[in-house]
Amino acid sequence: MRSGRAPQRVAIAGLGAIGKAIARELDRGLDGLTLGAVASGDPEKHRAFLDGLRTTPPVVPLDQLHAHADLVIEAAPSRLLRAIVEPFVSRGRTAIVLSAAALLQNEDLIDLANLNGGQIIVPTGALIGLDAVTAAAVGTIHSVRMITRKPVDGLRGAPFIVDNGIDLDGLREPLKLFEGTAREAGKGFPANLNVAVALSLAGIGPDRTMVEIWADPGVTRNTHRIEVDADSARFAMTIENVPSDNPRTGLITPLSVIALLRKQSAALRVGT
Ligand SMILES: NC(=O)C1=CN([C@@H]2O[C@H](COP(=O)(O)OP(=O)(O)OC[C@H]3O[C@@H](n4cnc5c(N)ncnc54)[C@H](O)[C@@H]3O)[C@@H](O)[C@H]2O)C=CC1
Ligand SMILES: O=C([O-])CC(=O)C(=O)O
Repeated sequence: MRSGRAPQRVAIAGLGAIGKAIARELDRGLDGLTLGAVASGDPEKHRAFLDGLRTTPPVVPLDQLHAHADLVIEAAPSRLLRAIVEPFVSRGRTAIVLSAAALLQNEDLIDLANLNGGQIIVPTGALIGLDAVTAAAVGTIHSVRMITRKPVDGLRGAPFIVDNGIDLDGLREPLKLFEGTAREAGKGFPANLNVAVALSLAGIGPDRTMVEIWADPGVTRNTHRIEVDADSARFAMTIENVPSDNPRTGLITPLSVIALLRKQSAALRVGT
């Protein structure tokens, strides 16, 4: 650990594809950080995983995490966002939020963090280029567009698909499911399009960031392309995410959080 710094205690809410990978890394040892506690929807299901860690963390209900940690990582179903984030930011602490789409229904949490000296961090997660987007947003961004292509398994169960009775079985050609704003994409695909909302929060907001979503039987990876036109630069970038155990979630997502945690105490920070 860097000299003179007390270790930060980290809590993880949700032990799914993202939470487990981060818990493993914290247990192996991340400079200046300890795993203070975890919360799980089904602690018994995760008993073997938790017992396999070098140091088994306390498993506590969501509303007790704040007693064990300075910082919480929200990696749970999006409906739990408020219950996880509020106890931390209201105490002037930090919440790292993966369910970014749910922030749009809970924007007052940002005001609460502001009022109490807390912070909500939305990591780059499964996306790419948020460093360049935040830099461009210091100047003037004219437009931001994102095109997402996912295998059918990465989209199943999304409210937009269920509500519109869209049948994805037997799809042979790419099908454009949705075209609209990031705000609408977040509502229609809350567990599949957090990246669109993260992009919008980095740039020109959820009502001006435009999104296309395709179900594509020709791809095996969750693929996101962003196109940005600004007064400082024009850029386009594509990321092809290998799905994790959860087909909706790219393997890179927890790595993005681990990289962010490493930056917290690093003597050298690279990137915006
Ligand atoms: N920002 C980004 O780039 C990305 C965000 N996500 C989002 O991150 C969140 C987590 O994703 P995954 O780990 O893939 O989901 P997952 O479904 O694999 O894991 C969620 C976990 O939360 C647990 N859980 C349920 N109720 C709980 C409760 N009351 N207390 C504590 N835990 C509870 C479940 O048991 C499950 O293990 C989701 O909202 C997902 O949409 C996913 C991928 C990328
Ligand atoms: O946006 C999300 O929540 C997840 C995603 O697309 C990916 O993992 O590629």
